[in-house]
Amino acid sequence: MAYVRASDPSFSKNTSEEKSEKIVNNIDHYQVYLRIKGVENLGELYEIENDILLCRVPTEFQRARNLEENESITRTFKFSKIIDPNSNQTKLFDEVIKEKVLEFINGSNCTLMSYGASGSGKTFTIIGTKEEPGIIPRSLEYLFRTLPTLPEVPLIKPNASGGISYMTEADCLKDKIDRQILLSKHTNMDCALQKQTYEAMQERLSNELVGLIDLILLNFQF
Ligand SMILES: Nc1ncnc2c1ncn2[C@@H]1O[C@H](COP(=O)(O)OP(=O)(O)OP(=O)(O)O)[C@@H](O)[C@H]1O
Repeated sequence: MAYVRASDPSFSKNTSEEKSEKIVNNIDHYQVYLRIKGVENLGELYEIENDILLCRVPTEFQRARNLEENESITRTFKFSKIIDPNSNQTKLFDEVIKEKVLEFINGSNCTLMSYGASGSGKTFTIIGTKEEPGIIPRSLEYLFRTLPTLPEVPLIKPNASGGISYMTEADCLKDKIDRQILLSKHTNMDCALQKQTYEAMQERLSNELVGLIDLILLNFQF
């Protein structure tokens, strides 16, 4: 899972010190997180140490590479953060995503992408299930529960050329009416299953602390 702002766990035999330095230098650009799909035991092949994943190449592959019988190869991959394999969706959101949504509310652009082998858990992490909603439904809940609590609605909006346009109060009102028309059309569309799924996610999230309460907990200043 990559969040644009930090570092690249490039395939390398470098020492952890060298990698750490690289991370610090790139910290403002992108961040790369590792989520390992719910495993009880990483086994003998993997070990996690301070957000570094150590992968030991199995002996059979060492032979295939003409290495000595006992010569071991360990690859190190440094991540901005390795998420505890036992973390659930709530913990992942609270520890990694929530602050990005806050940054977004404060005007930073954010892009999140997930990357991994088929079946590794990209859809589960990003969208989730009714019972365990993922990043998108949680972020939307967070946004829509937080925005109404902000004292001022910004009089700006993105325009087609990638910049921002300043709006008058009348423009804002027109925008609001346009949005309501659009949303009412959407409700009439034949998307019962998606609607049902999203409502179930919302229901599930209604018991969780998001929005204003979190802002207070984080001592956020308006
Ligand atoms: N962290 C996790 N905990 C529990 N179950 C998980 C986790 N991650 C994924 N799964 C389960 O593993 C299965 C595969 O996950 P998912 O569909 O998200 O993979 P994917 O990376 O999106 O695959 P593809 O690229 O093939 O679409 C699903 O049944 C999902 O519920």
